[in-house]
Amino acid sequence: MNILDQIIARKREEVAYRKKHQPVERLRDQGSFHRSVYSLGVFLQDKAYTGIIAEFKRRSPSKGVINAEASVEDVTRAYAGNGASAISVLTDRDFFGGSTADLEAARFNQVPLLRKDFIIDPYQLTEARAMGADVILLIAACLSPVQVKDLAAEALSLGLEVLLELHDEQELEHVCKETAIIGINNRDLKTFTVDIDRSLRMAAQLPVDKLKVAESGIDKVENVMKFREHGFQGFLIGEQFMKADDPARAFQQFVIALRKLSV
Ligand SMILES: O=P(O)(O)OC[C@@H](O)[C@@H](O)c1c[nH]c2ccccc12
Repeated sequence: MNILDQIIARKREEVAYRKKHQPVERLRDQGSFHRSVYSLGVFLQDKAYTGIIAEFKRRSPSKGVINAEASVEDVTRAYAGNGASAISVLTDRDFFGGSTADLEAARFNQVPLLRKDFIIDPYQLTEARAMGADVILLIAACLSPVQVKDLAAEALSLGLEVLLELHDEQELEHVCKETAIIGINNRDLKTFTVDIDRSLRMAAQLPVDKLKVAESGIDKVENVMKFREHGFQGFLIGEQFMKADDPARAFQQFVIALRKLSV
C-alpha cells in the first residue's frame, strides 16, 4: 500500500467513527454552519492580495515534524494581515498533526479558509461547513470522476467552494462544471517526488475558464512570478513558511520580496 492508500484506509475508519459520535443533524445546529462564506474565487482575483494560499501544517508524512511549536492564531493572523488570499489549515490528525480545533482557531481571520483534508464522504462536507471552512479540497488521486462531481455539487449546495487537486494528465477527466478552481499538485502523493514544473506543463491543458492554483514545493518568489506568467492566480505554500522558527516573519519576508519583484 502506498501512503495515499494508507491515509484513505484510515480516513474511512475515522469518518465512520465521527458519524457515530457527531451525527450530521448536530453539525447543522452549530452556529458557524449558517455564517456567510468568503469566496476563494473572488479573493484569488483581487489584486489587493498576493494569490498565496498560506498553509498551516505541523507535520507531514514526507517531512515528519515541520513545526511543533507554532501557534495557529499567531501564524494565520500574520498570513491574513500580510496579503494571503486564503489560509489552508490541515485538519487530518493522524498523518499531518492537524485538527478541527486548528481550523476553528483560524476562523477569526477575514479571508477564505480551506479545510485541508482527504474528503471521501459527504459527511465531511457538512463537517467542514460546521467548523468554519469556506473551501474544501477534493483530491482526484483518491476519487472517481463521479465522486468528484457528486461531492463538488453537494459542497456547492452547502455554500462551500471547491478546490480540485490534480497531479497528472489522466486526472483531467475529473474536471467538471462544479469545479471552478483547479490546483495542480507538484508533489506526487504516492511517492512524495516534487516536480515544480508539473504545474506549468499541465496548466496549458486546463479549460481557460478555470482558476488555477500551483501547489507544493514552492520555495522562491521567482516560482510565484513564473506561475503568474503562466496564468496561475493561486499559489499554495506551506513548508517554506512553517519550517521557519517564526513562520509569521518568514511569510512577511516572502511577501516583501514578492512585492519588490512585482512592481
Ligand atoms: O508544504 P508545501 O510543499 O508548500 O505544500 C503545500 C501543499 O501544497 C501540500 O501540503 C498539499 C498539497 N495537496 C495536499 C493534499 C493533502 C495534504 C497536503 C497537501
